[in-house]
Amino acid sequence: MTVAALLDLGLNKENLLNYLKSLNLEGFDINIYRVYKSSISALKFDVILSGNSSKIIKEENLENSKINSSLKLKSVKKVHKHTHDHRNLFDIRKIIDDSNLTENPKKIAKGIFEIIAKAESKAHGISIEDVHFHEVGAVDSIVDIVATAVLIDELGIENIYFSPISEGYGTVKIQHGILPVPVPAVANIFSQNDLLMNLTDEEGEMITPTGAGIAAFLKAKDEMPKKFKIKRIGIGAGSKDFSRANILRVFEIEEVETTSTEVDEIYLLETNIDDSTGENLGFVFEELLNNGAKDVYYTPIYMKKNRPSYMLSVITDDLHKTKLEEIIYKNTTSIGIREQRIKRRVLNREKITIDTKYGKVNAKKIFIDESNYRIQPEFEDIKSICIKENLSFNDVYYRIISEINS
Ligand SMILES: O=C([S-])c1cc(C(=O)S)c[n+]([C@@H]2O[C@H](COP(=O)(O)O)[C@@H](O)[C@H]2O)c1
Ligand code: NI
Repeated sequence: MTVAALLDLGLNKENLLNYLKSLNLEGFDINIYRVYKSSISALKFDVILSGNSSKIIKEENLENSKINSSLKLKSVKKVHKHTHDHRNLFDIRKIIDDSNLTENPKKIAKGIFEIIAKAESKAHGISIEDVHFHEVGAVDSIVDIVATAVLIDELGIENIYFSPISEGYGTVKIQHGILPVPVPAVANIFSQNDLLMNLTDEEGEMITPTGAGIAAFLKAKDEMPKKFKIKRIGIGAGSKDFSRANILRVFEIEEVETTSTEVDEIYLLETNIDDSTGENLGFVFEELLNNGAKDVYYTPIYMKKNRPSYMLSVITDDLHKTKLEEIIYKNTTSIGIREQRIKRRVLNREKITIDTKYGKVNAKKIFIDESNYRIQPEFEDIKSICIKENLSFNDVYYRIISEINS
């Protein structure tokens, strides 16, 4: 579904197929065609396990797609029963390393397999090295994962966001028996990688370990930008039919970093700490910022029993609140956190790039009102220039500001 959705964005199919051929895997055909899922036109990407030749790339037209898709699926199931390759992580890494893929897609593909291996290792109670992939080790999963890696690399995007991933309920029959949905490997991937699941009222497996592994590796952030332009849309079709459209949508978006004049709702978490060390407090500060806090700060306070102490304040959104509270409890001596839902109003801003004596510098254009704005160069860019040019912060900062104003 991921490969189909990415291809449907308009990415280069020929390029992808050439890379897949370079995997030197025998015995698969690829079929790319359009289908309808709940009346929505979507692209389908099938890896058909066949004899010993790896080629034949067909595209069906939209009119024939319904019939074709069901025929194809039957053939996938039938051949799958007889193809049960067992490979371990080492074998898979070698297949990827020996291919013509460039470094980044190799890294992505190996990273996805590692996530799946970790989850399987927990499910079966064995070490990662001992995990012998079954379904996921078969040719189709290698192709799905490598194709995803190639297309993501081609897309060259900055961040990937996932909305909570839908899952059904019930059981699924695999070679080893009947497993509950979500299957153990999927549940482990979600728990080990902080993925968000959306349990639906549909019966059946909606997300496989391969799909979950892809999402876990690619996910950079949980929180979607509030405002964005949708540049391209790709729709990938799944094999099953549910009452809701079994599709995966990919939006290529361009973030418009303007905050509305509407009031934004956030949380202020506070706790007074009189018995943690400076090391504890420094550590938790970084942890909170690295795990989604919008801001973290300390206020020196004077507490009961004449104790000089600190109040820890954390600004967060709803999505990260529970995780941040866990971090505070885990890393400090706090035994209680106050919570306030607060409103904030922020100035409109836009991300821009400015040409300066030192090259391109990222900046924010901050609108004070409809006709007035100021430009604020990004600190990290100024810092890099200072280090590179061996200059002081003030030298670089004021030079850039005077260039902006001239
Ligand atoms: O064969 C094994 S060991 C196996 C384990 C698990 C666990 O969750 S553990 C799940 N599955 C099922 O295999 C199919 C194919 O998954 P892909 O990720 O290869 O597409 C799927 O139904 C899994 O639930 C197999
Ligand atoms: Ni098996």
